[in-house]
Amino acid sequence: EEQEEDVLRELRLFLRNVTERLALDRRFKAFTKPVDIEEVPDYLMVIRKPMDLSTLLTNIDQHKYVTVREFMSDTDLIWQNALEYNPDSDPMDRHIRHRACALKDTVRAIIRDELDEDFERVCEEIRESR
Ligand SMILES: O=C(C1CCC1)N1C[C@@H]2C[C@H]3C[C@@H](O)[C@@H](O)[C@]2(C1)O3
Repeated sequence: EEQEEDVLRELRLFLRNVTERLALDRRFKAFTKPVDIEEVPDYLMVIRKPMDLSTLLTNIDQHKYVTVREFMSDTDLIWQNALEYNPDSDPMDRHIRHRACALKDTVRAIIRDELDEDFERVCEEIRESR
């Protein structure tokens, strides 16, 4: 009903704010756009579910997320994919993995500090009711 749409509108505002803050962080520049398949032809053979910050924003606007948990499944893909595709000891890979871990920690810290658990519980109830 209308109150549910108000809750989901507030969820989208929160998720957009988090995503935009991540996209402004210079450490996360490599995560802002999809990996360029012309530049990395084997990427989709290794990584089955690509994800990036611009795609998160598109998903939010398409009402893909009804809970923060669903949003975090996609933010987890971003850093998990980076760790998986860039496992080597060379400096570039290590640089990417350090930033992937920073992205993981930053998202968790924002959610811990800024998401009210009662709000997420209401979102989960809406998801289960649909
Ligand atoms: O995994 C990634 C992104 C970094 C976090 C997501 N890429 C795979 C390629 C390997 C490495 C060096 C460049 O070839 C560049 O194309 C990529 C992009 O970085």
